Amino acid sequence: MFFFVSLGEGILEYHLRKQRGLIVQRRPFLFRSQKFSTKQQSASNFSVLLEEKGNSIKDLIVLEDISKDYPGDGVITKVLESINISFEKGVFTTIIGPSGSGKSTLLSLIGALDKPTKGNIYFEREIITNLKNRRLANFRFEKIGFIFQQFHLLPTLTAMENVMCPLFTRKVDYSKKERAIELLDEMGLKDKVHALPSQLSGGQQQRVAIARALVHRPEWILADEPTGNLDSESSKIVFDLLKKLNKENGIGIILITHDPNLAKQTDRIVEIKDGKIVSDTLQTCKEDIVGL
Ligand SMILES: Nc1ncnc2c1ncn2[C@@H]1O[C@H](COP(=O)(O)OP(=O)(O)OP(=O)(O)O)[C@@H](O)[C@H]1O
Repeated sequence: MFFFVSLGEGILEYHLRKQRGLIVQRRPFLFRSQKFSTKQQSASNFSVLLEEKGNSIKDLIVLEDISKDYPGDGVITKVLESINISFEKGVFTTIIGPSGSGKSTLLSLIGALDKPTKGNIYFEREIITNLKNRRLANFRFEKIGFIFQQFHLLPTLTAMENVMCPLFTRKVDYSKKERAIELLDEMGLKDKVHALPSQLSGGQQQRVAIARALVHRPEWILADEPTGNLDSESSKIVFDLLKKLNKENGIGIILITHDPNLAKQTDRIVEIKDGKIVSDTLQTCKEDIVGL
């Protein structure tokens, strides 16, 4: 009985999300790493599909044969090697792996904070790898909200001003102040709008950082260990907020965590070791629901 109720809810939720345009792709993860047997294949596969399918693959981030090296003291450190993977909007993905395995490096490439040594990154069909700095900044502003382990709030600004920060130099067609207050309210911080970061707990500061990440209405959130500095209660609040954003607003989330219990609660777990993807597990299969 429980099974059928859950199934019914799942289908209903799927159709609701589809109606709202939150699910756009029938077959997710077309470009997962195991689909490609050679580097050449991966590169040509995506280019061909891009031409064939056009808009229908617009909600993907695709990493095609990505490598990242860091030069230093005459030695080159190979951090990522031949990564082929895609991420779909609306899916909550966690990246796990040992310290130093390349998780943050991968996230910084996805978010165009850094450039790969080799390979292409398609962000919703646009190759971002070669974009110039100004275009990259605009692209990040349009598409991505970042959250980090350190909250990076400006200490002399109030919670509201911190949230408004990304909008200071931008023209938007809504009230920046109202948007910031609305988001702080959503984060359960209505009474902290005028508080300075030093007057907030770690969990509250991270919620301000989440509100700041959302203020420009991004379609993707990239989060690098956002709960790493928090106690278990604050960690749960922050994680639940991210889950809600994913479920209700269809925001694609890619989150790095060392916490297996958090990873287990997400749609997909990608594991990295020594700069390579060693496993890629889909935990909730939306595709199965579609196939019914
Ligand atoms: N700017 C840099 N210059 C040189 N080496 C770097 C640089 N950034 C990262 N590295 C190296 O790349 C490797 C991967 O680092 P990265 O931060 O991506 O790992 P991680 O999996 O996120 O680790 P952690 O879980 O500890 O945060 C490490 O060996 C690190 O020292």
